[in-house]
Amino acid sequence: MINLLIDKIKEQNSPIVVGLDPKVEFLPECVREKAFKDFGHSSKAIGEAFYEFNKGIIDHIYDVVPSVKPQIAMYEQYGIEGLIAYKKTVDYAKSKGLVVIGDIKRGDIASTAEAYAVGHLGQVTIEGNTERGFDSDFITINPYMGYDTIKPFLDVCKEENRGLFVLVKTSNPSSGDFQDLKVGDDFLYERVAMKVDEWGQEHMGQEYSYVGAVVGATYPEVGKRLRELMPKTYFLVPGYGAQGGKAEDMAHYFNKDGLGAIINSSRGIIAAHKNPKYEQFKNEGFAMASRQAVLDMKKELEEALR
Ligand SMILES: O=C(O)c1cc(=O)[nH]c(=O)n1[C@@H]1O[C@H](COP(=O)(O)O)[C@@H](O)[C@H]1O
Repeated sequence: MINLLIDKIKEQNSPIVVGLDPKVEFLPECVREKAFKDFGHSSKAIGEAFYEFNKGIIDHIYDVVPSVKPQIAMYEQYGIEGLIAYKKTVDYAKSKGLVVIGDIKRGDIASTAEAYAVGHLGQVTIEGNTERGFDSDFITINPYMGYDTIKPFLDVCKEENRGLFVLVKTSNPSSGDFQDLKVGDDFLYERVAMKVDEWGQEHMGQEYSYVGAVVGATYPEVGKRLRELMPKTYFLVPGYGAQGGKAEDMAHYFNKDGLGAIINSSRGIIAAHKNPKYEQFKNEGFAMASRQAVLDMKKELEEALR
């Protein structure tokens, strides 16, 4: 999957992930009102609306980005109807050839981690019959509990040819509370980076490992340091746009080969139709607004990485 992701990034010249993090306030009136009319003011209506919204966006971006990242919490808050929308979104994105990064941020003792891994990257066997739960290509995981909790994910990734993005330095304002603590002469995020690099050597693709790292766009100097420490690790870089990450800082996250990072934007793309800049695409044109926002982001990155 890391090879496929890289091939698609090269083919489209687009190191961009669109975050599918729907919220009711991001829904255009046409989608929201239709769902309420058909299903009442219910979680079923929200699930249907989220799926219709995502489907419209996917249809308008699948040829200009390699990947999408649905954030499971946005769906989970609506219970089973939300999770149905999550699953349908993952399946639809894959049917359009997109690489799906399931943003689930899991981590637990090994026996439980194995179940998460099987549910999101692998398959269950029921009396000889196999089924996939959520068919993502990559997932995000939290390494706080150590190697024995990572190993079940690595095992399923090897069997299934899938990958991980492990939190190393996150984009949020308090990420330094723990991640920037000193451990001997190193920062904790540096120690985690060295481990992620080591785990990745267990599962290498052609140029990069299947074990990627989450490195926030909001700390570019840290991005630069981590790039040196983990040359074979792909970076998932969230925090662009809405959280303050800027195009001119993104060069730090890439290797000399022009690869090594994929930049995520969620609200900046999916809620573009609410942005006065894309006013001509409002309401029914919501998905065109997302496409235009992707094309603008692509141009900004091209200029900054030149
Ligand atoms: O793992 C992530 O994707 C993630 C890690 C991180 O450090 N910061 C971060 O914002 N994210 C996710 O990236 C997305 C950012 O959304 P926007 O700020 O709307 O672009 C959300 O889905 C977050 O959950």
